[in-house]
Amino acid sequence: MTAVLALEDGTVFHGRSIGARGNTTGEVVFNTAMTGYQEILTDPSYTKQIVTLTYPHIGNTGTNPEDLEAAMVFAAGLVIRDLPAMYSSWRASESLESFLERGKLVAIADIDTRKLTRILREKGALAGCIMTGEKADPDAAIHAARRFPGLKGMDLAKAVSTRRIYQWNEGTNWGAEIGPKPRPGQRLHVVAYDFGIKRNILRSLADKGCRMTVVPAQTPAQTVLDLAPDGIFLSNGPGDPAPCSYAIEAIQQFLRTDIPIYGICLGHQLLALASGATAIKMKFGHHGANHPVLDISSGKVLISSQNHGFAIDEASLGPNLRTTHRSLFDGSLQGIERTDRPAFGFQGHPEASPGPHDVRLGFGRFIKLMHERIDRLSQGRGRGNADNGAHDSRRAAEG
Ligand SMILES: NC(=O)CC[C@H](N)C(=O)O
Repeated sequence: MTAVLALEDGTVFHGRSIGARGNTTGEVVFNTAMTGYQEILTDPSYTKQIVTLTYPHIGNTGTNPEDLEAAMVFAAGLVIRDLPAMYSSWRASESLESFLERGKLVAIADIDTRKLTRILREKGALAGCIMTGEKADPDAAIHAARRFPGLKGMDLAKAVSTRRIYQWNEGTNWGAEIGPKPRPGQRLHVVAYDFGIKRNILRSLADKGCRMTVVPAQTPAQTVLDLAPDGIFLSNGPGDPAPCSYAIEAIQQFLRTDIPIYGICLGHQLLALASGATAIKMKFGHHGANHPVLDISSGKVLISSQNHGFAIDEASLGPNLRTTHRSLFDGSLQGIERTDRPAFGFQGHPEASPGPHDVRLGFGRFIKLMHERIDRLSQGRGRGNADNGAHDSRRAAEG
């Protein structure tokens, strides 16, 4: 079946439908990762985004149930160059085509993705529409693309978040290879805000000996403090961070305590906003698995996985925030830490999935901060368990 992809600037591409039938609109972005199409499509941060994969052969290794980052497909659409006629992997249980149909994802192949990417690089991310079927009308598709309102100002975190609180204990199948190891007999309790959380973040924390309580995006701060967390995690997620006032207010309350806070991607942006900084929409964002990032304190370069269209404006950081990482592609802000609290954030993806593991060190830093706080509390009171700490935090939050 044929399909068309139209952009808001009037460009039309003709291709072949390889997924669900129908129409889809969203912001068209390009991702340069050579692997990980399944993780990308199920990453909730891609909500309302049509993903173009620049690697030309997509689908070679089929799909499997283990590589899902969430229970369903979240991307709004998929654009690729070539779908191989056959797939092959010892882990595969299904073809990409059948996965797309089952996931109700509209997708188009046989597109000149190099030309499309050049347009997006020059003009910035554009709204687009994919329409499938012989009757798909390019003018109607352009019109639909132009009606897409854009992601700026869109609060999507609360729309994709879990509706109920749940526990998570499952680790990765490769284990925690670097950084501090769990202390024998001590399990750290992390309350993780789900703004669109990827499973591999939960797995990475479980590898480090954490038990996780995952809470909905709009959970009030006091409900979280009542769970007596050793640390609070702020997840990745779709959309613009600025309208997520419920999260920003909760984080401001946590920042009155001494509980360690770690934010990834949207969570990092929300931590910065809660500290008084501002976010900007990037031209075409960062979406890939080979982005070099400078760790300012060590001078080391970390190769990172990235997926964001907003960034924190470094010029807006107040004295309570310090820059820890910068992108070596465009100099944009990649990492922050609070100067007065055990709280830090990273713009890229320490959990990879897909991508390199250089930035996994961030999980170790979070564990270290939680251990340090537990030690401080046990020294201060002559008693040593995390619950004592939670009582202290609660008092601090009230004061
Ligand atoms: N992966 C993410 O958490 C993305 C954060 C935010 N939605 C952005 O595009 O910048």
